Amino acid sequence: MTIAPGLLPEGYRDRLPPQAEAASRLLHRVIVAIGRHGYDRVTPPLAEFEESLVGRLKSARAQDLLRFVDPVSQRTLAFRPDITGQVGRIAVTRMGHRARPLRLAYGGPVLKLRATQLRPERELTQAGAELIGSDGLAAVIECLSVAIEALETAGVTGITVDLTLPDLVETLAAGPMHLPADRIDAVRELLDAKDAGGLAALGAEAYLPFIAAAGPLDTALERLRALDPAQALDSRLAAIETIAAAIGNRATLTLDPTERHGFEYQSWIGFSLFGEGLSGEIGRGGSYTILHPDGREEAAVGFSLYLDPLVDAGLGAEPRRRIFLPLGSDAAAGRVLRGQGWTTIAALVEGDDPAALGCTHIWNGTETIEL
Ligand SMILES: N[C@@H](Cc1c[nH]c[nH+]1)C(=O)O
Repeated sequence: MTIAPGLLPEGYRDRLPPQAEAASRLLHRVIVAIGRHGYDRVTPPLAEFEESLVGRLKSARAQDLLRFVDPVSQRTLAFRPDITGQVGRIAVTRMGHRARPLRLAYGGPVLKLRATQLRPERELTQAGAELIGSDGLAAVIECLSVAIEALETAGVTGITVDLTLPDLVETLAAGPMHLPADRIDAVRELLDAKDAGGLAALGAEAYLPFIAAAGPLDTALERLRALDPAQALDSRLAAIETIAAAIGNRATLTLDPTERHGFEYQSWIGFSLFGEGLSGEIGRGGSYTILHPDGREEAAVGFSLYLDPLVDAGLGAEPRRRIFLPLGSDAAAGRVLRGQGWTTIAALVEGDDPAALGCTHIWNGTETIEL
């Protein structure tokens, strides 16, 4: 079967002007904003050995990767679905000797094996920060603040942070709400799907009230505190209050204690980021553990921003100042204009039409004339 001209595989797309430029502008702005907090940039490759992509973070899974056999090394390589794992690899190998906490920033495309209903794209632009060496409260607050600041720099307003407790079930199952080890995964999935019937069928209805506790932060905390077994979560809830106080009114905070979707490796705390008028999640992060080659574990916290919804919403676009240089215009005048921030469009033949070429101005040899 022949492929129609211009057709791309499902989940892939071209960015055209002016969005392609807006996308690179936003990526740059966000990484600069992150870098101002001391996060130094690293650029891992787009693909690497499959086993190193899955080996560094707990619970990253090979079947979620877009894989291929490399004819050169004869090994299975995979495209990165997420840059965090690669940064973890760098942090415990080539930068393993660096002082902790180690602050690293990154940005670039990632490829997902499968699209989701919410995100039909399989290629996404991710930009983020990882703080390696601590997953304590101060580190979490720093990461959240940097994420919010980076989003603000990109023009996002009305930011919402949805906090979650990714290891809630493990914590409760090991304490006041005992569950046999082989049921933990099933209960987690049912909670994630907010499937009350399924939980009851598994004899785990005691977990049900945790679903209902989700909501605006104050209400959610109040509801959680009213649940008896939640005493096992006391220190977590106190930590969440400290985070809320630190973020203040820079973002709206909500808490969904049982939400796990997309938090494959995060440990005690996770968060999703949303922005007014933007579709779906625009970022995600939390605490996690990196495995060293010698089996040692190291705590970390970080976040990744997903910039495509921002570009789709028109952020990062700048008004064009394009000036037409008629045939015979002085080359030096063009250089001066570009130095002043103009985009110049030089005529190639007599009769080139400035308006059709998207010009807003024309150079008459001495000054700029608005079209
Ligand atoms: N990379 C994760 C978010 C994250 C960064 N650091 C820790 N968690 C994601 O995109 O879901």
